[in-house]
Amino acid sequence: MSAQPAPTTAPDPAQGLATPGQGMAHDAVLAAEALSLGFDGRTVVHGVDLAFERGTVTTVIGPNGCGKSTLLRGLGRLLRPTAGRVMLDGGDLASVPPRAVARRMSILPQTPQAPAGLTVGELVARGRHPRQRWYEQFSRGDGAAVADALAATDIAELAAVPLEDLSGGQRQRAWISMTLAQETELVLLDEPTTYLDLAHQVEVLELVQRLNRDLGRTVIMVLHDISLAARYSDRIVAMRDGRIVASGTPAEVITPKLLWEVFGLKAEVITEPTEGRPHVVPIGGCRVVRAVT
Ligand SMILES: Nc1ncnc2c1ncn2[C@@H]1O[C@H](COP(=O)(O)OP(=O)(O)OP(=O)(O)O)[C@@H](O)[C@H]1O
Repeated sequence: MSAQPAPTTAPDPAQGLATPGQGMAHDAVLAAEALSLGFDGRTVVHGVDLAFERGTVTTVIGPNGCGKSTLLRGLGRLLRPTAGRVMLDGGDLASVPPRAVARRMSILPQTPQAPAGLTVGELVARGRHPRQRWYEQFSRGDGAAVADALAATDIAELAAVPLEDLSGGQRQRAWISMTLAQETELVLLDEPTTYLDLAHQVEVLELVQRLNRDLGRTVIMVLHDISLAARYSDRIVAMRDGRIVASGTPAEVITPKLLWEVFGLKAEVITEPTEGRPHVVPIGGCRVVRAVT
């Protein structure tokens, strides 16, 4: 498959994602082709076809344990496919050197780990590692990128504080800040709003929106709040049992029927007044959708 050229005009979000089985979208920067992922001989993600168009925000939704994080880890090359492949700019991601991958995409896992005693500033500076060579000092450009990332997540005043002394929400913002400092075109975020109060959730998602709109970053994230996902995404991918059930614009995907089929949730979907996006109103009565077994 040949490399995709950079777009000459702003991408049309409505053209963003191929539906399962349709292959790659026109300007897919990242794509899963018949991608299967699993652990210890057990398949968790089953033959997924998806294409993520350059310059769009896509959010993966689905019940606990359906394989969202596993899919994101596969897309970010933290997990090796058991079948199929991930394509970056039309080339097999498996054949791109790790450092080159880290210059193209940053990934924030669900439960990132850091060594004890590491300060916020040190953590965020680690985001610059893929951009530095072993013989180079931390440059002025690196310093500026770290300062920008700290400011964007509103934690500049915490730079000298060890991570373990932060609240859950502050720590989450520090990790997002590290991801930003990496300055990659592709940003993969697994539940970036975990631990955050509603104001900080909105703040993080507005930051994601700015990264996308102002800097042209392509964002793929996992969120549990479906209404926030609808509000801040161009495309929604709904998963259940390790398979893609639906993909498309928020209005196309987020319907009462889908919410029942995927989450076992009885809900109405209204249109929120500011941007006309779907908004989920649970109406009670649900069946719990079990994880993949
Ligand atoms: N490292 C692992 N080793 C073995 N099994 C795993 C591992 N990570 C995930 N799984 C299993 O894969 C399945 C899918 O997990 P995954 O974390 O991808 O789901 P998820 O949709 O992201 O869930 P949640 O919404 O709860 O975060 C689960 O059954 C889980 O137990």
